[in-house]
Amino acid sequence: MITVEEHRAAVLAAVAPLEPRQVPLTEALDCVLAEDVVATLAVPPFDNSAMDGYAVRTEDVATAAGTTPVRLHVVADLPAGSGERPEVLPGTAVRIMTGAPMPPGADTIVPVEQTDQHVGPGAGSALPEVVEIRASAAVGAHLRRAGEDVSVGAPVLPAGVELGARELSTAASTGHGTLPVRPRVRLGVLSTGSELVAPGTALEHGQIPDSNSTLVAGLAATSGARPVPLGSVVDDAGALRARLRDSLPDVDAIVTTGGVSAGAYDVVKEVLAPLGEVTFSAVAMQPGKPQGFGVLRDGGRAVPIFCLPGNPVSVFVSYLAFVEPALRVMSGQGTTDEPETLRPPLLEAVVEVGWTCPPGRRQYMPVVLEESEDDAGTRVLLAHPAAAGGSGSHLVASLARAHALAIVEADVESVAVGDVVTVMMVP
Ligand SMILES: Nc1nc2c(c(=O)[nH]1)N[C@H]1C(S)=C(S)[C@@H](COP(=O)(O)OP(=O)(O)OC[C@H]3O[C@@H](n4cnc5c(N)ncnc54)[C@H](O)[C@@H]3O)O[C@H]1N2
Ligand code: MOO
Repeated sequence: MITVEEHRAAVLAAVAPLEPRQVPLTEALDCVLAEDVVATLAVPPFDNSAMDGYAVRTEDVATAAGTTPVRLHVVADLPAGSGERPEVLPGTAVRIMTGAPMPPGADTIVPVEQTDQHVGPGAGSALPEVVEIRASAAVGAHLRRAGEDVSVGAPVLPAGVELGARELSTAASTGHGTLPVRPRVRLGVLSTGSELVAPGTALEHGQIPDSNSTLVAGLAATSGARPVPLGSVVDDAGALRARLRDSLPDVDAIVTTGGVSAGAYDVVKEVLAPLGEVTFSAVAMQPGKPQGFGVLRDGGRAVPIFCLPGNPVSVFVSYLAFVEPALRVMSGQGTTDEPETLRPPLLEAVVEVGWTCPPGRRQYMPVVLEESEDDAGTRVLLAHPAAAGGSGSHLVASLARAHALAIVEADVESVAVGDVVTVMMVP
C-alpha cells in the first residue's frame, strides 16, 4: 500500500495549469485571471448627471429660492443614452436624466424636486418650455466626473484573482468584454457498472441508482470546474473503451467511478492498465483504498484520468483527496507551493461519540459538527459520526448530514470521547 501523500504527489506531478484563453465575461465566472488587467475605459466614462433634473449655469440660479424662483428656457431634453450635446447658454436649461452626459455650458444640476415640474414619468412629464428653479446650486452639484472612480490605464484586476461577480462587473465597466483566464476544467464524469440506472428510475432486482455521477458533477461544479456528463457504461471493455475514446476531445480530465478493485468484472482496470500510462494502486486510506490514476492521450494532449472506486463515500473522499487538488492546479486556483490552496480548510474538533478505526489505513470519517463551549467558556466544535455505521463506504445517504471528514491517522486504533481530531470541512 502507498500513502495518501504518495498517491497525491504522483497525481500532482502529472498535472499542469491549463493554457490561458480569452473568454467572454459570461464564461469567466469562477475562473482565475491569467494576466493583470488595466482600465481601457474610465469610470464614469464621461461627466454625467447623478439626478433627474435640469442642467443649468450656477450664476443663472444664484438667487433662486422658493420665494424668489428663477425662470429658465428649456432648450433640449437629455435622456440617458442621448448622444446630443445641446449647449446651455445664459438664461437656459436642459432637462437631464440620471446618467445622461453633462451638456456643454452647464456646470451644475438642479434636481426636479427643486423646480415647479412634475416628478416622475406619466401625465405632466412632457418637456416644458420654461422651468421655474426654486433653489440655488453649487458648481458641480449632482455631477459625476469622468474618471472619478477609475481612470484609463489604471490597474483594476491583478493576475491570479478568482473572478466573481464583483470582479466581472469591474471588467465590464472598464471596457472589457472578454478576459484572459485559465479556463474552467472540463471534467468528464463517467460511472461504470451494469447495476446502474438513472436516478428516479424504477429498479429491477440487483439494480441501484447511479448516485456517483450526480455527486462528482456537483463537486466539480462547486469547485469551479465544468462537469461534462459522460453517463454510465455497463461492465463491458468494448463499451468503456468506445465511451472514453469518443469523450476525450471534449474534456481536460476524466473521473471514472467503479471497476477498480479485485472483481471479475472490474473493467476500468481491465481496459486502462494495459495502456501503460494508468497505474492502479492500493492507498492506505479508508474509504478509498483502490485508486487508479494516469493520463490518456488525445493527439499531443495528455488528459489526466482518475479511476475512483465505486463505493459512493469512497468517491467523495477520493475526490477531495486527489481530484480536487489536481483541478485546483489545472485551473490556477491553487499551487503545490502552498498546499493549503489545494484542499478545503482544516479545523480541530472534540469527539462526542467515539468510533473504531481500520488497521493500517488513514480513516476519513464523515462527521456532524456542533458548536459548543468548554468548561472555561471557550468555543469548541464537537464531532460525531454522520452515519450510525461509521465510515462504511456504501453509506451514501448519510453524506448529506456530514459537515466535515474527521482525519484519523493509520496508527490510531480507535477514537474516544474527548479526543481532539482534525476535521476537513467539506463542500
Ligand atoms: N476481493 C476484494 N474485494 C474488494 C476489495 C478488495 O480489496 N478485494 N476492495 C473493496 C473496496 S475497499 C472498495 S472501495 C470497492 C471498490 O470497488 P470497485 O471500484 O471495483 O467498484 P464496484 O465494484 O464497481 O462498486 C463498488 C460498490 O459501489 C457501488 N457503485 C458503483 N458505482 C456506483 C454509482 N455510480 N452510484 C452508486 N453506487 C455505485 C456498486 O454497486 C458496489 O456496491 O471494492 C471492494 N471490494
Ligand atoms: O476503500 Mo473502500 O473505499 O474502503 O470501501
